[in-house]
Amino acid sequence: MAGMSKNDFEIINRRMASVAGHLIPGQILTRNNETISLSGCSSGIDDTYHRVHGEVPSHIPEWTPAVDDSGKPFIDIVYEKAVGEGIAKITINRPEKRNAFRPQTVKELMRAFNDARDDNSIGVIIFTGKGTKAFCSGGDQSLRGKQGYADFDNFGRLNVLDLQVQIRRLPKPVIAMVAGYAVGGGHVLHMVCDLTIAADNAVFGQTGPKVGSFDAGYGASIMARLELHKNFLVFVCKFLRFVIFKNLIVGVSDVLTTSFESVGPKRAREMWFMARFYNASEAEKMGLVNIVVPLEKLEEETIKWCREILRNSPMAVRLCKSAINAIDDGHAGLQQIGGDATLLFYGTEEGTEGKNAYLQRRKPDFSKFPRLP
Ligand SMILES: CC(C)(COP(=O)(O)OP(=O)(O)OC[C@H]1O[C@@H](n2cnc3c(N)ncnc32)[C@H](O)[C@@H]1OP(=O)(O)O)[C@@H](O)C(=O)NCCC(=O)NCCSC(=O)c1cc(O)c2ccccc2c1O
Repeated sequence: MAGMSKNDFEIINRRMASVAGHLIPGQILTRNNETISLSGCSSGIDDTYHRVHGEVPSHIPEWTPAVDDSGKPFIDIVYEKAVGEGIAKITINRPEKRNAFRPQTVKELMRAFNDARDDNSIGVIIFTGKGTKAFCSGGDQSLRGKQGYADFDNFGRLNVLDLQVQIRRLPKPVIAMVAGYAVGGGHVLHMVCDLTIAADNAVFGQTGPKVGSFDAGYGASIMARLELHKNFLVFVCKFLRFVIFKNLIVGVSDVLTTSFESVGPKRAREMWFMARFYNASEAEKMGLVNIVVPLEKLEEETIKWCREILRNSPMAVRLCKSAINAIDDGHAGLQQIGGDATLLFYGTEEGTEGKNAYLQRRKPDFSKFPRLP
């Protein structure tokens, strides 16, 4: 590029490599224009950020059982918190039923998610299923009646819908850690989570139409919208690599073969009309999951992602979650991001002046605050 020194070019190269690494999960372009696998993290990268922050540790934390305010025991789930770290783990514990949920399971999950939300030492929540055969196989069909799922009551419920909304609105990242089947209502649960880390034995799909059910709420809408944005970003990064690094051979072929595969409306219809199952790598290509790792590395990798998120500004992460959900969640989405704006405004001098004036029975003096262009 005209007028640029070798040094300028190296700086741009390094910065672009770093940005590309943030935008393309799991890989990064090095100074030498080589792509290296990050496995979701920072290993081997020599830039200022990584020198300051160091590697993200991947050891499994010490888990301690957690309770909520009710003091009631959990029967269908296991609720744990990592000792000394801001990570909570919520596990559906019905492996003999492939972690199918019943109303009781959902009630307990809602209690645990609520507790993790309220606990300000917790910054990220892992949602998973016991064992390696299933994350969750959806509603317990043996309890399905004419009004929904009934366990201890003589009427049915579809209370998993409330859980979906709760996860979506929870102002902290929720990561689905999926081994084995995530199908039916279990598939919808992983989709409403913010991120999904899948083991290589994971299987995804909707089963509703096979068993006379469907989830026409988030189950349909979120799936149809999944990951179009990510694929666009991947394309932009590859294009920039091609333009800036003049990496003609890899660049041209890469750009031309960028896969725009994503769930999108056509795939969403396929998944719902056909009710087929998809393996982990197919799900990754469709943008249904963030990364696929060997089963034995699943928890390690998930913990690494949690720790990497925990290094970042909680308020920025919170705003990113509400901003990404806002458009799809309509008024509820606007309310969430609007509430975040109020939360931030309360922390300002201008907001505080209004409250103080009211409490001190005087007119507020807003004249000192700028009316910014
Ligand atoms: C998940 C499977 C593909 C696993 O197959 P696999 O061969 O590995 O295991 P088995 O089939 O032998 O299962 C072992 C054991 O678990 C029982 N089990 C598994 N899943 C369920 C289940 N969902 N409900 C009840 N029981 C289950 C199974 O019967 C076996 O028990 P044994 O006693 O015989 O050992 C496969 O199991 C499978 O396809 N499961 C069913 C998946 C399914 O159709 N789920 C329901 C979809 S509908 C739904 O989830 C749903 C729930 C909601 O709350 C909604 C609310 C609002 C709108 C829509 C909703 C909705 O659609």
